[in-house]
Amino acid sequence: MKPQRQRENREKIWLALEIGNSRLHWALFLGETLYSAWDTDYLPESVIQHLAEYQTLDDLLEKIFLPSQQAESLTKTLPLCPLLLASVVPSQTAIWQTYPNTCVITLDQIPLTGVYPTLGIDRALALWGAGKAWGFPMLVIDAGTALTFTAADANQCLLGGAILPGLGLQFATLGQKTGQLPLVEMHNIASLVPRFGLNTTEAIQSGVIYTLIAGIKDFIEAWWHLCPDGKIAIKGGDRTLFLNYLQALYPEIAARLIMESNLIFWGMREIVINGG
Ligand SMILES: Nc1ncnc2c1ncn2[C@@H]1O[C@H](COP(=O)(O)OP(=O)(O)O)[C@@H](O)[C@H]1O
Ligand SMILES: CC(C)(COP(=O)(O)O)[C@@H](O)C(=O)NCCC(=O)O
Ligand SMILES: [K+]
Repeated sequence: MKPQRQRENREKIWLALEIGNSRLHWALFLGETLYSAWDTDYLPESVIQHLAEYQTLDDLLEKIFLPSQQAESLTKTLPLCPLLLASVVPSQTAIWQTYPNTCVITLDQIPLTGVYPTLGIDRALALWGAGKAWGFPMLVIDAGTALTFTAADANQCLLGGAILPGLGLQFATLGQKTGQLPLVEMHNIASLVPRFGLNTTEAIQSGVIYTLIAGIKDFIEAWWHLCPDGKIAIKGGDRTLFLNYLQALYPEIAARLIMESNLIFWGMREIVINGG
């Protein structure tokens, strides 16, 4: 415990928060080192409004649900821990700005060129983080609430991308917008579902999953056509499921994918450390 304490005294402690459309993604940094990363649900506004009152980082972390055993050695540190925020949910951005030490990341802080003004900050940061870690050209696939593809060329210039409803959203839409289709749960789809379903649930699972995988494969092939040595990184809550399916159906594609849940935090770290 002691070396950890000494280290934390030397290095600046800061929190990174990415607000997605389903949940919050957190990272605790000691200087340049990502100490811990975790996900939580959205927090009640009343909790957020009182976060600044906590005197120790432990108290604060308890409120934002960092699994307590990991935070054991981080007691009695600075009040008002800096919070670096990247959000694609404007109503949530507004609530989190009530915490006094919040710094909101904006597109102009990311040195990618060729971006358009409404590009999602999560897409830009993940692309920047991935490119800085593994090199450009880079394609990032984000298997989140939405499924997104975002690419940059060797000159770190945005090539563009695509946005479609993600896995959970596709099941939810069918369940909510039809008269007699059930809401299909996400469990039981980790291993290959039958291609030709013999009941309604199997038919929905097959339709959604196999067309999503076919779409991902098609975008990847188009990407390699454009940039034969282009790298691909995949992130987001459904990344493991998609990777498992790709491994089973198209192992040569799966073998070239970099799976990394923390791409956005690598992007944020670049901005904190190098100003981009
Ligand atoms: N505990 C969880 N809560 C919510 N979504 C989850 C969870 N675990 C896996 N997922 C999957 O993650 C997807 C959302 O991805 P995520 O990257 O968390 O979204 P976002 O960044 O858009 O908030 C959902 O489609 C869901 O299938
Ligand atoms: C496409 C997104 C909704 C993805 O959000 P997520 O699924 O990760 O919560 C988000 O990046 C966004 O709101 N983008 C703005 C539009 C654009 O990127 O062109
Ligand atoms: K995201």
